[in-house]
Amino acid sequence: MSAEANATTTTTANAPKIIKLAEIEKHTSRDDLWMVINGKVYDVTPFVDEHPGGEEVLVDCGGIDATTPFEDVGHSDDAVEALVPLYVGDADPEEFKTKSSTRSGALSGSSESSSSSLSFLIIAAIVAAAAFFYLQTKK
Ligand code: HEM
Repeated sequence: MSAEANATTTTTANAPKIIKLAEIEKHTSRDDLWMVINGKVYDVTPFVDEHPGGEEVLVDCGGIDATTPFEDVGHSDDAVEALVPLYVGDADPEEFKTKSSTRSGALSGSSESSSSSLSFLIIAAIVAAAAFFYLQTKK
């Protein structure tokens, strides 16, 4: 038994394993299926046959961030608990920025103001077009 091997094992056991998007994207078949929910990576393969919502919806979410479809269904606490044994590691936070992160909150502030000025421009264009057509038909 080498001390080096021991040290490696201890480090891996304590820190959550960070999994890159490139790795997650490799597992998209019903026999090897991973997905990301709330920033965590799950190996859903053993659950495919058990899923009350059927296997197709799960396979459709293979290799991607399935947080939104998972939450949109309104899954019960039982469903959330079923995730626990399927956990394999954390999605790389640089690649998967979850909705709950404070960083995306800060970003949404700036995107909100740019989208409201875009709405203003669209409305102004519609009003201008309406005025133009009104004046044309009056002639
Ligand atoms: C590994 C992740 C998932 C687990 C552990 C899981 C678990 C469950 C469980 C336990 C139920 C029964 C109802 C409940 O307790 O809420 C359920 C129902 C359902 N799930 Fe999932 N689910 C997962 C992912 C998904 C995804 C990604 C979708 C995509 C849309 C989905 C769609 C559905 C649907 C549509 C139902 C309702 C089935 C019905 O009532 O007819 N599930 N799921």
